[in-house]
Amino acid sequence: MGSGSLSGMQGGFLDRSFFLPSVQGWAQDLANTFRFQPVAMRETPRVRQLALRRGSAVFLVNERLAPGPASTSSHDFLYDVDPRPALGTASNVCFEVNDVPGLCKQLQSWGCSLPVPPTEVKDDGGSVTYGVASSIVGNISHTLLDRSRYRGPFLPGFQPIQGAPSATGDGIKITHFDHITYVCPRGGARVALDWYQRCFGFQRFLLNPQESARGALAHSCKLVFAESLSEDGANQVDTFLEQHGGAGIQHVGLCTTDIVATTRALQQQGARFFTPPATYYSREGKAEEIRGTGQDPRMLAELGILPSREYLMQIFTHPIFSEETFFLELIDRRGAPGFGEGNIRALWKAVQVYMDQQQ
Ligand SMILES: O=C(O)C(=O)Cc1ccc(O)cc1
Repeated sequence: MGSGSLSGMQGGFLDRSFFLPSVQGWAQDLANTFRFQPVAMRETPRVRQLALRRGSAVFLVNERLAPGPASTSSHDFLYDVDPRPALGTASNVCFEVNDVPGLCKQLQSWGCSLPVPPTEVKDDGGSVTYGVASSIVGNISHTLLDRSRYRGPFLPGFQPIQGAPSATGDGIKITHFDHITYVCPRGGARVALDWYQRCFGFQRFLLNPQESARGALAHSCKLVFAESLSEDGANQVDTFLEQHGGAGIQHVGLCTTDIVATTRALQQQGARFFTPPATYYSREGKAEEIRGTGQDPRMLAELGILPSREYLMQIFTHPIFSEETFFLELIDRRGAPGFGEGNIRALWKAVQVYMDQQQ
């Protein structure tokens, strides 16, 4: 079985995040399968950008409609750089900040590359300022955005989408982004952690729940850095590096207030999840442990939800692009601040079983 190493951080100013994968069809999946609501769109002869929202979680999906010359195409996508991927990737995380020019200047003085310098965009609703900085991890970039002077529904340059179906009453309870997990090359997580601490003021938190500052993590999106430690067996981390062609964003944890109802509803829409072998739930003491957290072991086993001793529950979707790269997670914290160490081991086992079946 594979094993992994994780480190985490918490951002003080990080308020909302979005990602910009560039694969056609994914917007439909997000809307139809995961029930994110299309809220705003921007279309030019060459690109389409679609914003989809559920709770406070917003994804921005970039699609290239026509090939453009490389020299001018980098400005086609508003609020982002074009990673020009040959594959499915989620490559940008947006941080809302107060002082875009100040932060950009600071980042540059530390040697960070800034593909888009501070830029103002306006429409009838007001104006926003943004810049884009390259991360030191893989193909990741960060849009730094100040929308405090903007009153419109999304961002300047985007048209609101009217008459989107209501997201209430469908059983899906997703509130916000809980965390974003990066895959780093072996030995690279420590360097990445230091970089985010220095450049963006993220604070380290420990994954062991006994040691973490309880309550301090509430509602701020965390970054998790994963690297593989073992050579043996298929695991999501090594597979990601191989199929993504290097480090990048591996998954995003969507916070849910009811993981059982949400998993069931998403399964009915066709979402596919990794489920651990049935023996995981029938192991000695496991059922008792689950009951001790107030859950029904049979229900969790039926859906494939991973419970942890810390009350936390998680479930991971299959990768959503054709490559085994980016995927989503549902996480129901019930007040638990950390991550389920045992869950990750169970997940790696489930992935290995799945990959063995694929061969
Ligand atoms: O538990 C989580 O949500 C994590 O973010 C940890 C993690 C890291 C790498 C994986 O392949 C799966 C899970």
